[in-house]
Amino acid sequence: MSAGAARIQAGTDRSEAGHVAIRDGAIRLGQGTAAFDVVEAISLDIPGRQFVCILGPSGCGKSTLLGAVAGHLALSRGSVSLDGRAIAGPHPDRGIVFQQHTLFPWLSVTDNVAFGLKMKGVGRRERRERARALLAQVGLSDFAGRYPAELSGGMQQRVEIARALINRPRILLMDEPFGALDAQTRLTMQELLLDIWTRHRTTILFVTHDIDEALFLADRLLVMTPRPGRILDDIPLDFGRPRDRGLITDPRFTAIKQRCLALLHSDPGHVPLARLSPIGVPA
Ligand SMILES: Nc1ncnc2c1ncn2[C@@H]1O[C@H](COP(=O)(O)OP(=O)(O)OP(=O)(O)O)[C@@H](O)[C@H]1O
Repeated sequence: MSAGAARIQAGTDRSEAGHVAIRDGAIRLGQGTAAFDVVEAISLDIPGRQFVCILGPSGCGKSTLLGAVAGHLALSRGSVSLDGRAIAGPHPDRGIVFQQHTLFPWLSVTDNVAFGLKMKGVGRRERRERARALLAQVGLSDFAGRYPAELSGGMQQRVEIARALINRPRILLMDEPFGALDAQTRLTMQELLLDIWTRHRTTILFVTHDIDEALFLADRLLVMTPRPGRILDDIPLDFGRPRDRGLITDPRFTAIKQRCLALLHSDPGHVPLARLSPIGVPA
């Protein structure tokens, strides 16, 4: 076996890292007669470095599915693995960014970003150097000594991204990370995320309600059914990169957007129309 093949087999080759495999995954929540299936029959392969968005009606189990990949909850049937290893609990090789920040209010921006390294026993000097480098990448060098409460929502999310990346994760799990931001900040954050992803090239699994956001960001779009959530459609987004905002008027973009709207409208009772992006949504 070549050295490269051995590294891949050992899961240590970063260029091949971040492959998620789900086989016939189902998640059942609740107890006794109150138990219900949240997602079912999920079979997926997400190759390393792919940027995947998940779109689906409210309550269809998107966050729950992300939680299973994070290791926060177990599948009730099937299997989920990262680079061939079964996911059995949370691990720093899976970075998570939620809609609301989870920063420690008593720590400075630098110490929040460096926190994961401190937990790993990395020395103070290296922690601060790596935190500074990441803060520069997310455009927050001038805010390194500030505290979370002194930052805007967009800046807090930048810190969250830096904090997740400092552990050099194989995958970033992002649950509506820009959902609470105003429209302009959201667009800026999308561009920042693509820039960061180009540098770090982790796999990204990104939940959103915004079709435009999904189409602008992802290599691939998974559309889910209402609960119990299944994969209704798996759409490649071959728009090329780098992405440009002009993409929104590209006929291929519009065609896929129409397809997504039709899929989501196939069960009107479950479509969170108010939460879809208003840009170009047909009447
Ligand atoms: N810990 C829990 N216990 C019981 N029910 C739960 C739990 N977590 C989620 N649920 C329920 O599971 C279903 C799926 O929730 P989930 O948050 O995964 O959906 P979602 O697609 O992410 O929704 P949204 O788009 O509104 O955020 C919902 O009906 C929710 O109320």
